[in-house]
Amino acid sequence: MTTFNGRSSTLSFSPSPGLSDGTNLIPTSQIISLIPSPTADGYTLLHTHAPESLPGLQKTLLVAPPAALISRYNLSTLPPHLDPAVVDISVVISAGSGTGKALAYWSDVVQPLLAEYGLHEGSYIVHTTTSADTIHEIATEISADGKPPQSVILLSGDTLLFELLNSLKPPSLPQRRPTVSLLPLGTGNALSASLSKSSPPLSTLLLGTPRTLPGFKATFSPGAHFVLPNSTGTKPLPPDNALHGSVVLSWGFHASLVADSDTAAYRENGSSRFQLAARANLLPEPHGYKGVVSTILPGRDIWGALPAPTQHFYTLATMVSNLEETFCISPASEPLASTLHLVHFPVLPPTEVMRVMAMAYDGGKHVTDPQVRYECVRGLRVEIEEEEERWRRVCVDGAIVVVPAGGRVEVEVVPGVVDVVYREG
Ligand SMILES: Nc1ncnc2c1ncn2[C@@H]1O[C@H](COP(=O)(O)OP(=O)(O)OP(=O)(O)O)[C@@H](O)[C@H]1O
Repeated sequence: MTTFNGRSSTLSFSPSPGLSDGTNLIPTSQIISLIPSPTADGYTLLHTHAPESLPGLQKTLLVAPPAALISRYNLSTLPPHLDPAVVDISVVISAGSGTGKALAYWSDVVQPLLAEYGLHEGSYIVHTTTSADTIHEIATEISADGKPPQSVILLSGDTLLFELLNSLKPPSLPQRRPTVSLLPLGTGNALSASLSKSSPPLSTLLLGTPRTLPGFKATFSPGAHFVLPNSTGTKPLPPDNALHGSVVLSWGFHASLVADSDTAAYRENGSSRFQLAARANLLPEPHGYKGVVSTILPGRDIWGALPAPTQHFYTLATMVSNLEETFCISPASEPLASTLHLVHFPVLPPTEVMRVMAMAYDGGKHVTDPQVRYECVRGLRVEIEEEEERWRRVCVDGAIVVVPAGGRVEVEVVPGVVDVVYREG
């Protein structure tokens, strides 16, 4: 007897005789899909286990599962974005993403999952990143003229997607946008955390459909440049000094802690690296970031500078609700909506900063705090008046750009350049 309530967080089942033993509970976050098996009324449930228990793809046979389970998860043939007769499929494994688990996740979970549906190597090309330039080479290849529609499965963090967005040649027609499936293996996984609240990423990969991924364009003053992780060097921006993002642009505390935490030592701590770097950034006292922050509000055409203060601490514009699974920076941001939200607060005592941050980890309650400015904006401009380079760092989707002294960055929402596979709740 199997019971399933789509709204509950677990599938509970007592397997039919001879199929398995004991009573099991499978959280819906671990369910991927159902494949009808050749026997009457029989289905194979594909699912995962919590990483700390059994690794890899799991299969459980079910007899006569409830209709609600079948209608939500049944999949007998692959969707067009995974059909090699319709699209060229590339798998990109960001070898060093997060805590370095992407390769094992591919071979233990994703590869066997695709094989269950008859998709084997040869039907797709696997690229494992070997340098910071790998994604640029892949992007150049898949956006070359005359190619069939392209489908890319990314096992990575947000930064690799950002690099893909900025390396693709603009498509001649909107319908030629590549389709991207996100399997989050990075540190924050903001985009995936914001899009997969109702459907876990593996289930979305199989059962979702492509939708336009909204984006923003950030235009920097000439002379702005990337700084590479671990302070290993710099890299120029594209000739037009513009970058495409889909997640976040920030200046101040958030950008500093993302930049400071991008070292091998911090990365060993997984997503805690942000909190550890946050604490370090509050000592000996929070820095008041000097500059002018201006916005254009929806329906308006003129820029307006934020009223006092002139020393800012947290200045962040985002298109997503969550920067991590539990860090809800913009509760009003809907999945795939073309909206930009500003989160801003002035320099505060360290205990106040920690209190505001804790509210963000508590479902996004910080936006109700009187010290926090939270609003939907059409555009954001930051003119930075800092001498020292470390206070001029801007975070764009995890990448760090240094703005020249006296320089600025301006952000606006633009049409998306890729589709992303998404599944409604
Ligand atoms: N073998 C490699 N050598 C050097 N750099 C690499 C290599 N593989 C990937 N990279 C680079 O490392 C970064 C990895 O980004 P990715 O988004 O996948 O993970 P992450 O940075 O851990 O995630 P997050 O963006 O959530 O922090 C990218 O800039 C990518 O180009």
